[in-house]
Amino acid sequence: MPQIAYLGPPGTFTEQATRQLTGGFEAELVPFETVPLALAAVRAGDVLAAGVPVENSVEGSVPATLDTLTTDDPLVAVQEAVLPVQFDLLARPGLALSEIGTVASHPHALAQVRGWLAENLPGASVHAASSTAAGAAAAASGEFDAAISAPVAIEHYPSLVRLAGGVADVRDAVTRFLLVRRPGALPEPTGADRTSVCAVISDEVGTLADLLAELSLRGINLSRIESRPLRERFGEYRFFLDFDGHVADARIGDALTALHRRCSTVWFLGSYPKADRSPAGVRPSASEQAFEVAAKWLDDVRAGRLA
Ligand SMILES: O=C(O)C(=O)Cc1ccccc1
Repeated sequence: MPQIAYLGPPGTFTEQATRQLTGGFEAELVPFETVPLALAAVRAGDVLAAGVPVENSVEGSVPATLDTLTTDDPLVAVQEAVLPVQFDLLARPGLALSEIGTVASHPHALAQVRGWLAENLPGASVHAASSTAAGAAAAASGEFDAAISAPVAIEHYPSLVRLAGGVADVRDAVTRFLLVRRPGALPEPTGADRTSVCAVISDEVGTLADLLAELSLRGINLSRIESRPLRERFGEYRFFLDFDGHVADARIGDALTALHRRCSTVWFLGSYPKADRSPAGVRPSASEQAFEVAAKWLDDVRAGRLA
C-alpha cells in the first residue's frame, strides 16, 4: 500500500485534508513533525506523496511549504483540497477557562484566534507548536494548560476536555492543501485546473509587469501571486503564481515558454484539478482551436503554401 506523508501528529487539519486528497485510493498515512520533513521523505522516495498546507484565507501563505517546494529536487502538486477551518479549545481536565495560563498551537491557528484569546483568555501566554495536534499532545502531557486544536483532535487526546468549540475570529475561514509528489505523469486536464509556478525575475524596470502581461495577453486568470525573498541575495524575490488552466492547454504552454524566456529560473509546481471544480473561462482568441488554426497558418506561411 502506498505511504503518504502529512504534517502530524494525528489530529491535524492536514491529516483531514490528506485523507480527503487520497480518498480515491488505498494509502497508509504517515505523520511527520514538520512540512520540510514530510517533503524530504517524498524527495528521498521513502513515501509516494505528501499532503501539505499552502495557504489560509485569514493568515495567508504557509512559508515553510512554499520555501521547501523550491529548495532541492523538483516536486509537483497533483491534487488540491480546501477545508473549512475552525477550532476547539482543549484543556487539561479540572481547569476552568479563567484558570488557563498557557495555550499552545500552530502559529497559523493562533493567528486566527487572536481576538478570541484576547477576549476570553486575556491573561494566558501563547506558545507556538509544530502543529495544532502537537499543541494538543503537549497539553495532554501537562506541558501547557490548553491547546487550540482541530475538532478531530479530541478523538486522539481523550484525556483533554473541550472548553470551547467553533472558535474563530473570522467565520468561514478556509485552508488550501496540496498533494505533492516527485515529477511523473501529470494529472489529465479537466477544464477546471490550476497551474502553479515559481519564477525569479531580474531587478529591472517593468520585469514583473511584463511577466504578468504574458498571462493577461493570453486571457489567463491569475488566482494568486506571492513573493518570497531569494534568501541568498537581499532585495531579490521569487514570485509564486497560481493561474487557471493546465500545462497541456495551448495558452498555458505558450505562456510558460514565454516565462521561461523572460525569467532566470522557473519552477513548474504542477497542474491539478481545482478543488471547487469551477471551469476556466477561455476567450475565443485563446481557445485550443484558435492556437491550432494559428499554428497551422504559420506552418503554411513558412512552407510557402499560402495561396
Ligand atoms: O496544525 C495543523 O493542524 C495543520 O494542519 C496546519 C494548520 C494550522 C492552522 C490552520 C490550518 C492548518
